[in-house]
Amino acid sequence: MQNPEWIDQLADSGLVLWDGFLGEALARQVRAEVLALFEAGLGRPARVGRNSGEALAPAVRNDEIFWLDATQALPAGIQQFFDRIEDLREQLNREAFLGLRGFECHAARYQPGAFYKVHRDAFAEGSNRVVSCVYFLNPDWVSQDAGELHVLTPGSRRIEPLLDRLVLFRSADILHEVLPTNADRYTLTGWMYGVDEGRREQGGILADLD
Ligand SMILES: O=C(O)CCC(=O)C(=O)O
Ligand SMILES: [Fe+2]
Repeated sequence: MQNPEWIDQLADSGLVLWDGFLGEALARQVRAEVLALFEAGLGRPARVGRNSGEALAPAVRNDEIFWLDATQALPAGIQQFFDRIEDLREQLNREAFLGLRGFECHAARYQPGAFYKVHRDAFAEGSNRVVSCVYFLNPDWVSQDAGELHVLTPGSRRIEPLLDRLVLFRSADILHEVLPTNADRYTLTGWMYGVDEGRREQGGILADLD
């Protein structure tokens, strides 16, 4: 069977830009649900690092996040987002043998002045994040609002955080940053993860491309 186009793109360039991922009506519903989480005061300053190495680092990132627990009841629109991502994860496992075991996801709010400095979401060795998924929720974005997702590798590219746009990229390969925003900027950001031992042992297209 032919790989769907997006899987080929992820393999070839490391990044897929997918506009109209859920359709406008559902995207607006997801946005309203995410705004409600932050309006309810559930956002917490984002941290960097994992486990015992985790710390606040406002010079690196100063957004607020709320982790979404897929084992609990989620708002209906956000649940549909999770269901669609789950479809993609199953397709990747079927077509590209990535052995992706799950998906972790948080909502994020970048208020004016917020940013996230240049980073990778994973390191090739010892990391379990394989595919990063960023879903943008900003219907009225204009260029003065800034806050683009700036991808530095393989080529420099600024991605506007427009409503219903999904960006998928290989977590260990793509160097990126969130440029300072001038307006409230909302996203769902998540990671498909594999085994803790590191993806090089897993085989599949990502390992083949190194
Ligand atoms: O919001 C974005 O555009 C990307 C966020 C990001 O890079 C991250 O949370 O790791
Ligand atoms: Fe990132």
